Amino acid sequence: MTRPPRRPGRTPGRRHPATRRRELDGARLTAYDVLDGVSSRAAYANLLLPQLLRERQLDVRDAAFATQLAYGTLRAQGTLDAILAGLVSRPLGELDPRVLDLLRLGAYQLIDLRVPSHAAVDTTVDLTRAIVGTGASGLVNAVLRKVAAGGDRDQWLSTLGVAGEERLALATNHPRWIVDAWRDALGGEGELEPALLADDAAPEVHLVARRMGRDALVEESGGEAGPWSPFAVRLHGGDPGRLASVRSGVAAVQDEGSQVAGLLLTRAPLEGRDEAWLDMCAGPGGKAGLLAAVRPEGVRLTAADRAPHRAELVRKALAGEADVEVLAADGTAPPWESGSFDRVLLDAPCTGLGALRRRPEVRWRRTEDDVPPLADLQAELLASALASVRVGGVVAYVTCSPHTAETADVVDAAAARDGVEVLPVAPLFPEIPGIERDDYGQLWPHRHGTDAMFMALLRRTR
Ligand SMILES: C[S@@+](CC[C@H](N)C(=O)[O-])C[C@H]1O[C@@H](n2cnc3c(N)ncnc32)[C@H](O)[C@@H]1O
Repeated sequence: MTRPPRRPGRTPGRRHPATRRRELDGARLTAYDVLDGVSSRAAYANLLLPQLLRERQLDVRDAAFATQLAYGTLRAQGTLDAILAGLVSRPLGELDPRVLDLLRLGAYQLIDLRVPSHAAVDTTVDLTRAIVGTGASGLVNAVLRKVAAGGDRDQWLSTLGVAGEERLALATNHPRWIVDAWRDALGGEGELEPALLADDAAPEVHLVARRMGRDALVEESGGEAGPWSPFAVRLHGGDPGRLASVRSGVAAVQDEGSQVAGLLLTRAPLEGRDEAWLDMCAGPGGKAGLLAAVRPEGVRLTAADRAPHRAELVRKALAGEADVEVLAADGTAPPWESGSFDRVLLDAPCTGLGALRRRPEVRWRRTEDDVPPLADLQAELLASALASVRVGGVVAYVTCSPHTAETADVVDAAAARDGVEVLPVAPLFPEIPGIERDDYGQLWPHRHGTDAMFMALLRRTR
């Protein structure tokens, strides 16, 4: 019978495990705990890390180092595993998952941060001894010494003998299938490397001034006005949670690309009635919050989400707004009458391949097999969005993925049906260069400093 791996805190030893954990390097232990949460409980690093930083009250320097270690190790997992696989006699999947996470954490420091090998190896061996036990620390010590001897990432990529797109994938921390998807969406090799590099860089925090002037938010935050959305402020550092306007909800954290995608709905030309808007997949309420703030007087906003807990988050995001209705409703079987709305935003559930900068582990969790069922759901939701809008009304279709199967293919198929007309996106955003993707819109991290948001605009003509 195989024994389940021992969990932290159950390791026998002379000192109590909690004492041993207290003696460890706080930043590295916190980074390890994030890796462990991601691999053993499918936690999201962008939620778990801030929680641990708050609980442990690391000072600013240690918090920054823990963040760099956790996010960097998660992003680099594909490359780290390619290196480690050649240095461990068993398949990596057969290692105690805690040991694998510790090896990744140590190897990342060696190949990417160039932490002196004695510091990277010794601290990881200490962590291993405290978390897993003395037996495993010998293996970690031996493997990490070999990683250190192999040099930095470039030297390792040469040693691995990878070339072409395989090398690009490992150099930019993307799985191969995502490299292929980005190449396809970009229409070729030209911008592929800068796009993938920008997609791997830590993003700036963007704020949206929802119910306050942008200038006041610039002043309060010390940030800079965003170039594309009239409501955006870009922060170059600092914790947005400290800002009074974010705490009170008159401003919020929102990628500038998401703001542009929400604003697309408001820019579409419309003849006749314009008083009922629908955000069909609204949770957690980022775009609904912006739409509620910018809609003309007299417009009623309905915001729906299939998941009741997400609808609850929308309710919170819209607290204090008049003339809004929040529904827990499935957009594919909606409770509203067909033709009820003048404008519909469909911010469809998607793979999230355009927002990998914020969710470092997602690139390794997602697989190609996730795409077809999502594309089917997107097509079904888009048909329902078109039925929900009145004749002459508009639907904005948005995804935070540039994958062609989730974007242009879905909209092309809907537009091929009678009674649907495509409205070109780029003329509605003359201030944003390089946004056109045929008649659709596409933002890119390397061109626009935003997530890779896709957007299309359709009018129902019959
Ligand atoms: C990309 S997110 C929306 C983000 C949101 N617009 C914002 O800006 O905060 C997609 C949302 O679609 C919801 N969803 C998935 N399937 C749905 C369905 N059949 N009907 C309605 N909502 C659905 C998910 O629960 C998720 O909250």
